[in-house]
Amino acid sequence: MAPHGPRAPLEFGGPLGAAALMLLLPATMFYLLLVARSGPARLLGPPPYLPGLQALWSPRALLLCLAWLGLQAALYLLPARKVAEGQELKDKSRLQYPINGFQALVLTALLAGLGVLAGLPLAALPEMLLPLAFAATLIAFVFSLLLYLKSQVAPASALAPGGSSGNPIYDFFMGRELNPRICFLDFKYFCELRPGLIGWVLINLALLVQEAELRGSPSLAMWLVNGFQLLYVGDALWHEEAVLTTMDITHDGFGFMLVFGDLAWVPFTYSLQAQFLVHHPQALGLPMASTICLINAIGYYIFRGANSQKNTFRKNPSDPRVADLETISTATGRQLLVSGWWGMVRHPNYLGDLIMALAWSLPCGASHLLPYFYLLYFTSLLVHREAHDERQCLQKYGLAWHEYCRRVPYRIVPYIY
Ligand SMILES: NC(=O)C1=CN([C@@H]2O[C@H](COP(=O)(O)OP(=O)(O)OC[C@H]3O[C@@H](n4cnc5c(N)ncnc54)[C@H](OP(=O)(O)O)[C@@H]3O)[C@@H](O)[C@H]2O)C=CC1
Ligand SMILES: CC(C)CCC[C@@H](C)[C@H]1CC=C2C3=C(CC[C@@]21C)[C@@]1(C)CC[C@H](O)C(C)(C)[C@@H]1CC3
Repeated sequence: MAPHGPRAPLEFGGPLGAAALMLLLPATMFYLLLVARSGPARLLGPPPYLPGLQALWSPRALLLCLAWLGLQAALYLLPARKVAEGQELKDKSRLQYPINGFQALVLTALLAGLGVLAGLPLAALPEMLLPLAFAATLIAFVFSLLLYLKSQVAPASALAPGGSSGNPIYDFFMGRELNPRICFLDFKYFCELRPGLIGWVLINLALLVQEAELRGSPSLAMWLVNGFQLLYVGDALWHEEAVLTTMDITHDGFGFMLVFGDLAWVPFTYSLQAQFLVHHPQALGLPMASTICLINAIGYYIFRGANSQKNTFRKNPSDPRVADLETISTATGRQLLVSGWWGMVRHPNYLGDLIMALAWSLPCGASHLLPYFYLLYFTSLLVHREAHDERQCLQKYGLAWHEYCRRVPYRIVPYIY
């Protein structure tokens, strides 16, 4: 079992590290937004210029962000095709979650289409990225503060294992409450999948339209980036129920790190390749485009195969699709897969995700490092996540986890790592 309360080891260097990250993460996001639109687009140089407050603060952008959150919350509250139960909580209860994320994506696309037909200038959105990102950051700070205050009246059984150190800065950053919600609106589940992910593909689409207006038609590179990332977001929402078993939902508190990650970092930095392409057009031949599509397809095949295999197995180990796989028994009664995808490396889903990340950058060419930022950041995120998960699995499964590591020695990349 994971350690609780004050005994939980502090991550990210404790309160000082958390305070530094609270400044560094938004600063990095603004830096990337500025660099992407600058001529040289140098990832490792000084920022091209420092925007004044008038370039960042816009009441219209704030209203737009709030309206976006309101729209996504309304779509979340619409009748769902299914209501799923989450993992068992400390008090033995299970929370309920609507499964209507894909429906929200489709309805948002319809609304956006209607808006464009009615004269909504979608291509103007990219010009507002800086003030929108600023507004999303402000919302993230205020929302995290409200969540922190709410957690002060939450029962001890509702707290996450890692966010109750007693230090307010650290706890504000990590999040104290595991599943903060008001009635049926579960804030963490909602934020992780809806406003940020759907916002990301909407920003991508707006960049595609802007490129078409600038150059007559969208480039092949822009189509690929849009297509790949839409597939990724569509897949996440189609398999929405699977997010209920990820460690963000089952283990982590909902504090500034995740709030900012979900609401600001994902839409504004994950769309960096499309932003780059508007300002730095790339000629992409068909052979190269086909190779990149193949790389994305391989990554997706591994990512989806591994995630679905584990989810199917965790739901019902005797399901015919997984019943023949080899397993190790653990003292908890749960089993670990040691063949199939999970016999290749210990995190095959991360491997697939990383291969896709490479395919998202390749359409941007090899002249700049900036479009590869996502791949670099994502590699470090997954290495950190993998180490975190290994510690948890070792605590949970003890000797059986050692046996799994002996049988499957590589973590993410076969024969390399
Ligand atoms: N695009 C992005 O920014 C991000 C994407 N991701 C993606 O999200 C997805 C989910 O990732 P994440 O939640 O980190 O981790 P995983 O989905 O890999 O879940 C890890 C858990 O799986 C179970 N498990 C591990 N090994 C086995 C095994 N051999 N057999 C059966 N169960 C096993 C354990 O939980 P238990 O035994 O309790 O079931 C373990 O804690 C990944 O595809 C990842 O790439 C993640 C972070 C960011
Ligand atoms: C701001 C920090 C640097 C880091 C914040 C991390 C978050 C951005 C990510 C933590 C886990 C995530 C997941 C997804 C998106 C990014 C965050 C929120 C995910 C929803 C992407 C789509 C996938 O299919 C998924 C498996 C559903 C992902 C779940 C984890």
